[in-house]
Amino acid sequence: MNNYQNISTKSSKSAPHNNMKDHQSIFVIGMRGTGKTTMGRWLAELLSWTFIDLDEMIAEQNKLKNAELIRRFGWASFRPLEVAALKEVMRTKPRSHVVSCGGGIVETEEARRLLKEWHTKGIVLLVHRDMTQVAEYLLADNTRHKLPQDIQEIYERRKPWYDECSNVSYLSPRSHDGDGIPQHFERFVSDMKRRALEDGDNSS
Ligand SMILES: Nc1ncnc2c1ncn2[C@@H]1O[C@H](COP(=O)(O)OP(=O)(O)OP(=O)(O)O)[C@@H](O)[C@H]1O
Ligand SMILES: O=C(O)C1=C[C@@H](O)[C@@H](O)[C@H](O)C1
Repeated sequence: MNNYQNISTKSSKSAPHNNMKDHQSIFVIGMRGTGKTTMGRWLAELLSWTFIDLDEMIAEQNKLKNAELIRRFGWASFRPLEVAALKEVMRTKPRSHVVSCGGGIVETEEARRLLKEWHTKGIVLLVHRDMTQVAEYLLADNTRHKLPQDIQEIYERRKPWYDECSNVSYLSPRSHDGDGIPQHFERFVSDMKRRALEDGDNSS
């Protein structure tokens, strides 16, 4: 799916909102820097669910920052840790959690399979933002380790995976003013909740 709308449910896939009323956890995916953590926290707050950051979970489990993990042991060692963390969260926290995944989660076939399988239960939300802005943000950020390729090239390669692994997408507007949750995002979440109730009513 190439054209993102502000609020988009991917019509070709099974009704993703079906189980939202059963509080099935929501997985948030998207490129590094698109706003997964920001939107994930907002979503958790609006739903009164618990937010989890998969990158932070991996760092805590391994008692090393991910940048250091990757520097010492390489990307090939990091990717299986991501899949293991994803599996663990799907098993142990299947309800009432919003889980922000690392940008590279879709790099691994097993993770893609798990995310696609989740569509039968609930929502995998793709957060999308203008890539020029994202690239500017990432270039200016010296706190995180660099990705091994040009950001645009990585995005082009991952784009089909992000699409196939998600069943709902959110295009984050250019900027958000103020400290609170923007109205645009609140509307998006209300719409998801409304559809969940409608889908639930229709399927019962
Ligand atoms: N729509 C937006 N407009 C402008 N800035 C934004 C927008 N969404 C997020 N940001 C900013 O972009 C930066 C990255 O956001 P965030 O950390 O939520 O992204 P992320 O996808 O979780 O990144 P990572 O994958 O590295 O953890 C933050 O400084 C955030 O405030
Ligand atoms: O885009 C990526 O490949 C990554 C994104 C981060 O969230 C981390 O998970 C790690 O740095 C890999």
